[in-house]
Amino acid sequence: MSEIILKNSKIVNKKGEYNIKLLDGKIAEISKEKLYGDEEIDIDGNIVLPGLIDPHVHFRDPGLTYKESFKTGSMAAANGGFTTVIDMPNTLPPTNTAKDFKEKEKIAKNKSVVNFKLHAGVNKKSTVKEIEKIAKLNPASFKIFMDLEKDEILDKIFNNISIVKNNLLTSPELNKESNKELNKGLNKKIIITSHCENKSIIEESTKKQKQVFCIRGNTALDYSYARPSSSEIASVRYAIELAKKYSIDLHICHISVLNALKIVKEENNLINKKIKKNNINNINNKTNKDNKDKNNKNNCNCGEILISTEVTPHHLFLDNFTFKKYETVAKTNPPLRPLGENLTVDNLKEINMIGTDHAPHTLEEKKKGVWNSAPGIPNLETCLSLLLTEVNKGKIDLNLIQKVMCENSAKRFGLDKKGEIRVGKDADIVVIDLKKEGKFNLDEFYTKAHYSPFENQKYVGKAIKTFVNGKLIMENGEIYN
Ligand SMILES: NC(=O)N[C@@H](CC(=O)O)C(=O)O
Ligand SMILES: [Zn+2]
Ligand SMILES: [Zn+2]
Repeated sequence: MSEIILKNSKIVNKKGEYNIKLLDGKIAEISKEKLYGDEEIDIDGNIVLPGLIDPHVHFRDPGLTYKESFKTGSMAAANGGFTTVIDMPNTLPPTNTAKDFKEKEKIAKNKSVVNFKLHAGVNKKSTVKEIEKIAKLNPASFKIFMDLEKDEILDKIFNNISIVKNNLLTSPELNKESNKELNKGLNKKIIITSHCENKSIIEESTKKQKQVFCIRGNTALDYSYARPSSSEIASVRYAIELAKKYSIDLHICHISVLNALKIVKEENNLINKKIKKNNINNINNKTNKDNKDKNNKNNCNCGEILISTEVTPHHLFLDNFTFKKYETVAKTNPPLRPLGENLTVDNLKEINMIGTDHAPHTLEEKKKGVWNSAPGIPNLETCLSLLLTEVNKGKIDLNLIQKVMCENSAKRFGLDKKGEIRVGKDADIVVIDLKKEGKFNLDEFYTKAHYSPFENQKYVGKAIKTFVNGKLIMENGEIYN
C-alpha cells in the first residue's frame, strides 16, 4: 500500500502544524519535519480529529433496506466524518441469534464503506445457549429494549446474560492460551446496552393522552407526554439495580432527562468510592494471603461495574417545542423533552459519548399521525456540524468533541486501535474545516431518510475529508469508493 502524507495538519491539544504519514492502514509517523511518501495531501492548516465513532446506528440491513442499507448508511457516516459505526440489532431478522449475527456481519463486510461493529440483540426468548454463542462472536454489547418488556422479564434477561458471563469466565476451553479467537470474546467485558423507558408507565400515560383526543384532538406534542421523563427515570433506576444485582457493565443509550443523568452520576460516585475502599482493604491485607483471597472473592466484581451514558444530538439541541414546527418528523424514542427536564450541550461534559441514534424511516412512515408514525431521526450527516457550531460559539471545545465522539466510545467498546491520533493507531481520520458555513440541505445527504428537524438550519464547521484505514473515502461531500 502507498504511503500518504497529510501535510500541515493541526492536532487537538498540540501546538503548531504536523505532517502525518499513513501506511498500511495505520498512522506510521507524526512529525513537524517534512515527511516523504508516495502521495501528499495538503490539509491546509485544518484540524484533524480521530475518525468519529458512532456507537448507535440503525442501518436496517437486512430486511428493511427500503429505509436504509449498510451501503447508504455507511456513506452517510463517511459524509458526516464517521469512520466506525456500531449497528443496532433491530433489523429483519433481528441479530438475536449467532446465525443472524454472522449473516449481518457478512452483509456489512460487503457493503460498508466505513468500519463497523455490531450490537447483539437479546429478548425474552433468548436462551443461555444462544446468548453464549453470540458472546463468542464478540458483539459490542447486548442491547435490551427495556421499553418493550415487563420488569420480571428484564430481570430474567439480565440473569441469563450474567450466567453466560460467568460460564465464559470459568470455561477452561476458553481460558486456553492457544484459543486466541475465542479468547477475544472472553477477555472483552460483557456489556448490556439499554434503551431506558418503563413499559407500564408508557402504557398508562399513552392511555391518558389518547383520552385528551376526545376533548381537543392530539398533536405531536402529546407524544412527549405519553412517554414522560418519569418513565425514563424509573427505567434507568431499574437498569442500574439489575446491573448491580448481576454484576454486569451497563451502557445507557440515548439518555434524555437531566434527572436520569443525575442518578447515573450519583451511582458512579458510589461505585468509585467502593472501588477505592476495596483497593485500600486489599493493600492492608496484602501480607495475609488468606485474607487477600477472601477479599478478592468478596469483590467478585460486585460494585465494580461501570455505567456509561450516551446522548443523541437531537436530545442535546431540541426540546419538545420542536413538535410544533416539525410535528411527527421530530417523533423519536425517547421523545424530545420539555424545557427544564431536557439535557443541553452544557451537560455534555458529564456524558461519556455521543451516539447519533441514526434511525431512518421513509417520509411516508413518518407522517402517519401522532400514534402511528415511526419514531426515529437520521443524524449522521448533521451531528458533527451541530457540535462544531457550538465550538464556534465558544460553548464547548474540540477536546470535548474528541472525547465524546472518538476516545470514549473506542475505550468502552473495545476498539483499542481507534479513537486517537497517535503512531500505531488505525489511520481513521476526519479533517474538519472549522470555519466552513452552510445550511443543512437534505439533497446533499446520502441517507435514504429524507427528513430532519435540523433541515435548513445554519451551521459553522464541517467534515471535509474522511480517511478510513488510510484511504481517502470522502472529500467535500463526495464519496470515493
Ligand atoms: N430511536 C427511535 O425512535 N427508534 C429506533 C429504535 C430505538 O433506538 O429505540 C428505530 O429503530 O427506529
Ligand atoms: Zn432506543
Ligand atoms: Zn436506537
